[in-house]
Amino acid sequence: DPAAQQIIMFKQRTKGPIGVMTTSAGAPIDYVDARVTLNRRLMFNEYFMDSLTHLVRERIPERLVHAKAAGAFGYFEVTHDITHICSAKMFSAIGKKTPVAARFSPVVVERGGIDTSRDARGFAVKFYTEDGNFDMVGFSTPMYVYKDPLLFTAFVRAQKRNPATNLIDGNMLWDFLTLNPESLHMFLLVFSDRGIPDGYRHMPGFGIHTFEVVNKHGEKYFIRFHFTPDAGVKNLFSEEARKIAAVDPDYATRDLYRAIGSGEYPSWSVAIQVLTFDDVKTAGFDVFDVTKVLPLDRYPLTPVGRFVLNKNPINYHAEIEQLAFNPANLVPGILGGPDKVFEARRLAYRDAQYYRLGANFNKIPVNCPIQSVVLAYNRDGRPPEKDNGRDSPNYYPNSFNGPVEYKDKHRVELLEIYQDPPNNFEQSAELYINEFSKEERSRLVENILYSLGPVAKFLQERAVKLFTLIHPDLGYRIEQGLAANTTNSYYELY
Ligand code: HEM
Repeated sequence: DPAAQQIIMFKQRTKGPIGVMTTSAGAPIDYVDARVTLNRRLMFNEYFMDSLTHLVRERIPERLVHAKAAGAFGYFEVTHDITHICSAKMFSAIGKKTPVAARFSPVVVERGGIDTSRDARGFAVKFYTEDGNFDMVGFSTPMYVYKDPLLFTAFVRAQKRNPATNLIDGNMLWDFLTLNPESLHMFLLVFSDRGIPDGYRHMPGFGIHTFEVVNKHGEKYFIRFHFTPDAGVKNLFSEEARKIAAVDPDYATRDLYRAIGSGEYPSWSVAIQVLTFDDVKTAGFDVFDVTKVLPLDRYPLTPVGRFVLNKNPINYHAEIEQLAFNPANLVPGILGGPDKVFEARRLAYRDAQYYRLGANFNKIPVNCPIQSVVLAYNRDGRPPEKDNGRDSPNYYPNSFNGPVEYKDKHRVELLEIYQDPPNNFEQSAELYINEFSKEERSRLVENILYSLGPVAKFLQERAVKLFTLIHPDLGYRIEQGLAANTTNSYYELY
């Protein structure tokens, strides 16, 4: 078991000690002598000074959301030609491989929390392309919570701890959900069987936003990314998940590490839904609305490639904790999403990473483009600065052979769109009636009741009204369940 045996395998791999231990400044440590601390000055004990002062500085801020995660490395391989849709170099030829880093993470779970919690999951992939990094920062659900980016702070706080009690508080969550009913579309999935993936290897991923892309002639297309696990989608029922949580809160992290370490490389088939400009105009609904899905019968999947994870991190903190995803990391050919949530995300991640990792977060090795050369005019700041641009000019334009501009042959502007207030109840009803089986609908109701049971009556009433609007059967069953009051969950949000 590579996860349980990692340190033993390290010993087996190395013939003996890998060297003499030193201080951070490289001075060799006479440990036997350093251990004589009584009646000697600790100030002069460099081992003590170096290790103690480093230890208290070891923590960096955990991510505000998506704090707990597992990650790995691998490649994306093109299996089908989509150059007529998108000119990004990573799609340029069948068989072409692009290195990737991936990070999977529940949304609200704190860093030491439980992997089998009911929650959506982040599905973030960094493609190290020849034109710089392209980050697809998606979810395990094909839709998102709201389309008004102003709701981000409320959404996060409502699910985090109550400021007075320091407890997770169902009243706050249900207040948010019922004040912002568009969130119920995604939350129907979260409360359904799909709310607790059975490890990350069996979890699908979605880019959610409808990305604007261009082909080499400068023609626009609009695509949504889908990643489908080749090992099949598998989820856990609530009971199973709770049992696992009691014995192994790191279940999904362990499973991913173990699988990759044993050579069972997880893989996903990558496909896109494709819309033309005309499709966008004639869709009859806002195809850029992240709270909605694009119906698969109208916009079927076009296969693109395969995404394989075949390498565990060597050092979690260096390679996964410090991974910095940003939806604004786009490459020629992929213009991004024209919607407001995407626009907000362009600021949010950068800002979070300045705070979390510092001004030079893109110079942390795992964030460096590895297939292209960086010739930015930025200089200095807190380390790591790498070579800091060496002796080349640090301003642009200049007359001294600094890096020159790139000429985009088919410059295309990101579309500017006008968005209506969200309205996804039709899709929520569709999900409830047509996508969930009879048994799944019953489990959905049970899971909702488990979370909604202990909250304030007025919030329950608001929820029943909204569930009734989605579908009378759903509203009725929730109402009846609440009246029977058979459920109680004070410890978990959902
Ligand atoms: C379609 C909508 C969204 C999706 C799919 C999404 C997905 C994700 C994922 C996967 C991560 C974890 C990245 C990692 O592994 O490091 C993340 C982190 C984060 N998200 Fe989002 N998110 C969405 C919307 C938003 C919005 C609207 C905002 C703010 C306006 C936001 C702000 C953040 C922040 C601040 C982080 C932490 C970044 C860090 O500390 O490095 N997200 N999101």
